[in-house]
Amino acid sequence: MRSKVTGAQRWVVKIGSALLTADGKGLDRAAMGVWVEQMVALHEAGVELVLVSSGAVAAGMSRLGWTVRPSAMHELQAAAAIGQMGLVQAWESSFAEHSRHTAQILLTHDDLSDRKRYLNARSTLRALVELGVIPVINENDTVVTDEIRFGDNDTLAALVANLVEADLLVILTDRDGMFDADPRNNPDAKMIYEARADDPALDAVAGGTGGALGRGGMQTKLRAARLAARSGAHTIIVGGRLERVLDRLKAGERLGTLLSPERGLLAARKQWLAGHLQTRGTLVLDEGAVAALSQGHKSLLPVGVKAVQGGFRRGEMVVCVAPDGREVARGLANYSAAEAQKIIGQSSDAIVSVLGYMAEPELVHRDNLILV
Ligand SMILES: Nc1ncnc2c1ncn2[C@@H]1O[C@H](COP(=O)(O)OP(=O)(O)O)[C@@H](O)[C@H]1O
Ligand SMILES: N[C@@H](CCC(=O)OP(=O)(O)O)C(=O)O
Repeated sequence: MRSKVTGAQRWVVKIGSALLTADGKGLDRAAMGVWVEQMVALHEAGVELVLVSSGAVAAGMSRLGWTVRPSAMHELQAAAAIGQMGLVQAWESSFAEHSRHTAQILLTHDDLSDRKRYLNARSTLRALVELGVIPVINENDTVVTDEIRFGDNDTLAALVANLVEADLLVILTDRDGMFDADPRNNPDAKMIYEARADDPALDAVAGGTGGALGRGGMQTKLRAARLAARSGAHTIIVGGRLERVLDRLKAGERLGTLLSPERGLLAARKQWLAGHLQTRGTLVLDEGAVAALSQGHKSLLPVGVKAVQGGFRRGEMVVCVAPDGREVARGLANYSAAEAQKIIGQSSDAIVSVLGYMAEPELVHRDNLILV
């Protein structure tokens, strides 16, 4: 019996392209219908649901009669624009058979990394969930550019789990769960039923640097579980083709791989930081500052910083690294890179005389700092 699953009140369910499109052959409406029935049953049992659905590119390709995935960005984006229509139509009509409304939400990285947009997306999603509507989320493929793509919907689903403070992220995939080696190359591979998301042993299992483990499909799922864990969510990686998979999970059956968070819910602001993927610069700390942050959970003062790299502005995200380059934290800088350059190595009392004003005595306040 898995009490963390059976007791979860808010689920984010992510369904990947391969599952949704019957391995690329158009949308698998029959499979979608069966998942919808189960999601409706969950909904009736009081579970709040958010669906993250891939499949726009694959569905668009199938509508256009393309058999080979294009590599040109504009063709991919065109396929996604065409396919997204069919995708949401299929979800909408399937949920409508059970008198449930759906809502389409297309997100880009900027929507989740900009504080204002993040808060907006959060309150809209919350409003939809409270109205009993099932949000259907995908990446806004037609407008994103290379640098800001989530790249895969596992990451997007994890950031959505942070956004709505979900208890559970369910990643439906084409394998029964995460195995201790890629099952395609290792027929004896055994499934992992439970693990802590932060267990470093999982890195090797999910691909690591070996390169022998195929598409690395589990790597993005493991990363997603770790991101989701930061806001306290459990993640299940499980076979989407297993019969009545969602019903059985809700009933407490030990299916798939359950990855648990190492600690409880972080403050909402810190969740936002955790999901804030784009950083604008780097601060190189001295050993004393590394210890103050890592062990003392203190703020970062200018005196403990040895070097400033990048061109960040006040309020932007920076990476804090140890003298050997190891990342120790990320956080929002209280000063721009140019200002930081002038005040590093000095006591906070000197800030006014150096800059002519003082915003804050800390370079990064501990409330805006997330340890890595
Ligand atoms: N340790 C592992 N356990 C299970 N599957 C693995 C593992 N390492 C790599 N994989 C591969 O990951 C694939 C799933 O990822 P992916 O193709 O990205 O799916 P999706 O479209 O559902 O996101 C599996 O088909 C499997 O071959
Ligand atoms: N946003 C894209 C999906 C991105 C993607 O590859 O996702 P996935 O199949 O879940 O790894 C689409 O709808 O086609």
